[in-house]
Amino acid sequence: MVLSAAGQHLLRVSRPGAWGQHLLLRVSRPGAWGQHLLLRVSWPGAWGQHHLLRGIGSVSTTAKGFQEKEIREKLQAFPGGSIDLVKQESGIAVLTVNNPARMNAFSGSMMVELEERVSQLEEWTEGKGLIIQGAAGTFCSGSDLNAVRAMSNPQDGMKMCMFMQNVLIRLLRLPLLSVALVEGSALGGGAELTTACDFRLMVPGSMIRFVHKHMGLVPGWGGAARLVRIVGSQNALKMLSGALKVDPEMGLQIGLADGVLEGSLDGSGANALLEAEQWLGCYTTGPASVIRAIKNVVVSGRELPLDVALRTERDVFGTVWGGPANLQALASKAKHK
Ligand SMILES: CCC(=O)SCCNC(=O)CCNC(=O)[C@H](O)C(C)(C)COP(=O)(O)OP(=O)(O)OC[C@H]1O[C@@H](n2cnc3c(N)ncnc32)[C@H](O)[C@@H]1OP(=O)(O)O
Repeated sequence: MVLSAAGQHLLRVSRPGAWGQHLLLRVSRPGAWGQHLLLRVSWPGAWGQHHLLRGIGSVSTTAKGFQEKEIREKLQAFPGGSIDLVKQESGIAVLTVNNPARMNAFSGSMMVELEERVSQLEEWTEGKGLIIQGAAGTFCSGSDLNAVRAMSNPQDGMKMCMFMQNVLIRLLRLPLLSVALVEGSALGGGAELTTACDFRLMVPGSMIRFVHKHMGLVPGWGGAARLVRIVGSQNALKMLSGALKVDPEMGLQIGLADGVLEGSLDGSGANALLEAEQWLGCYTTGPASVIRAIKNVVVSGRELPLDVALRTERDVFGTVWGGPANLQALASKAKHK
């Protein structure tokens, strides 16, 4: 066992097996929240050919273990809105944050529904892409302030934070290419949600804004950690400390936005969704097995130490080498001019 500088106990256990996989146990004891004990189990490669990357999913005792029922019950006490999922024949699913009366703010029940939709997407083996949008022409205004007020004690706040961190990291690690389609505003937790997607597309007039500072907060759904990785620490620091309004132009400039769409012609959002589907279609063309493998090697490259990422890449490679798409390409003597 190794005690890290941050006071975390790191335990590395070698597991004998074909690929010499490792079981990494991280036990952290966050100071101010001493009553919580987080357990993270990473076991890349231990999931067989179809679930390789699930192994690096963060599993905390609060969000997925014995306290999950308690958290879910607590969140369900704040109902309203819905999270709607449509899985399409094209292999691209559309997830809609639907609470327009509150600018698509996340009620407690919507947080629980988001977890259920992520579970459904984890089981969707034919999927290649995912678009996340808000209903009625705006993305999401973060957590529902009515729920926030009612849960403003530290214990409840911490539970919600752990629940959402866990859901959003599972969302980001899905073997699907994911896009946040930002119309209107993505504020607070809504801005954090955009960082749990691989790509962000913005329409003219839209903005992504981490308003946490103005609420006396910092991001807690994992948004800061992901933002630093997307735009770098300098830009992240400016965005968080200035609660900057990031419009499409600035989004492109700092690498937060991956594209700017023309946007909705009639305010229904239909045109923007069509454009986003076309944009994503350029990357999801091809067999699901290959697209999903691409996402998996990128996630492992981003999140795992190099030696483990290389091993995971080898395992993922093994799932496509000699597979139908590979054999078909060889037979067709494909040229790449
Ligand atoms: C994880 C940490 C967090 O996410 S903390 C939450 C961060 N978000 C916020 O503070 C958003 C606060 N809301 C706003 O700034 C504005 O409402 C925005 C979204 C810019 C929209 O402004 P505007 O177009 O003028 O509409 P409005 O203010 O009249 O809002 C329409 C109705 O929606 C509601 N609403 C909006 N956001 C939330 C929210 N986060 N939670 C609960 N309700 C929200 C407004 O209260 C308003 O409701 P009502 O029509 O007055 O009943």
